[in-house]
Amino acid sequence: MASPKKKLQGLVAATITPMTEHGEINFSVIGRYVDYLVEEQGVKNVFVNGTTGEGLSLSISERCRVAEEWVTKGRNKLDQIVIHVGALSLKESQELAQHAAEIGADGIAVIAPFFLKPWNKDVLINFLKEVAAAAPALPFYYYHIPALTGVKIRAEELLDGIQDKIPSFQGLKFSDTDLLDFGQCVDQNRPRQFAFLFGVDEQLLSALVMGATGAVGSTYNYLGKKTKQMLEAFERKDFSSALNHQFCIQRFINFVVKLGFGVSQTKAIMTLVSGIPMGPPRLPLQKASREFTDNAEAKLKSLDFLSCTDLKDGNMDACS
Ligand SMILES: CC(=O)N[C@@H]([C@@H](O)[C@H](O)[C@H](O)CO)[C@@H](O)CC(=O)C(=O)O
Repeated sequence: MASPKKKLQGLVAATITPMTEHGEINFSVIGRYVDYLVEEQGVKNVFVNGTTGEGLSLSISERCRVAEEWVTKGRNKLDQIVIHVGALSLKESQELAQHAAEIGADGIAVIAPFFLKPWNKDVLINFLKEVAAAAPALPFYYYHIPALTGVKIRAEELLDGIQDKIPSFQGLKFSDTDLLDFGQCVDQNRPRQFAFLFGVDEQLLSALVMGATGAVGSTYNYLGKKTKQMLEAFERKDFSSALNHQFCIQRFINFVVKLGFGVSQTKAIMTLVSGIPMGPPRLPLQKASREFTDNAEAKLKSLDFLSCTDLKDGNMDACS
């Protein structure tokens, strides 16, 4: 059975894949990105090549190179680097899993294949099992994101007996708003010490109450410090402060969701806040508009998430 250095917990940034204006991956800024997460946001775990990282829009060799860069630049700085290796082709997924093991990643995660879909739990488990077997020493996480994969098999159902089939199974990344399903995953697996990583940032506090052991999300790239305050308040049972923090985070997310929020907008916000050029997304996504970035900036400032002194040279690239 895979034994992680330690359980994956706390905040995990779903990393962005920086790109040049010409749509090539901008590997040169990943070192700076690692330092920013650790030093400015206090986030020491990353989830690479997932939704936010446009993993499914990258070629296999690009995904390998991005994973390598994170592992190299994150060495002795980050606690855990989990690589998302899900793909439509089992062979490609296995190749990515093997590669993650070879480069010394700390874990792998896999979404359900979403074109020719598994139609029940057993079929999905069979697919995941074959991927996990390609890197048996690496902790394995199932990435549940039904709104994007269209695979609606309940996580609770999937987890039932999963370790008998996948001995390296270590946890669940749950990117869905069904707190009944999430709560039952926790409740029915209490003795098993799985990591329960919640993936809907605006609802994290509710998931903490349900037993989430950590969270993977896009906003922890730039709201990591703020979200940590909520985690700390929750930890010391100061629920009123925790709720205030969650409401404050919700005010921002609610605002950007109404403007239209996704990976493109995450890239623009992160460029603005960190000063690291994240570039445009890859097609079929479209670059966030200047109007979006201006509005997001004003909202960040009004919520005290960003002061003028935080704006570093080059941040305005996000607005061009
Ligand atoms: C659909 C989506 O992108 N969800 C985000 C959230 O962090 C999301 O951006 C946030 O909750 C705001 O809605 C993450 O769950 C995605 C994620 O972890 C990933 O990039 O793999």
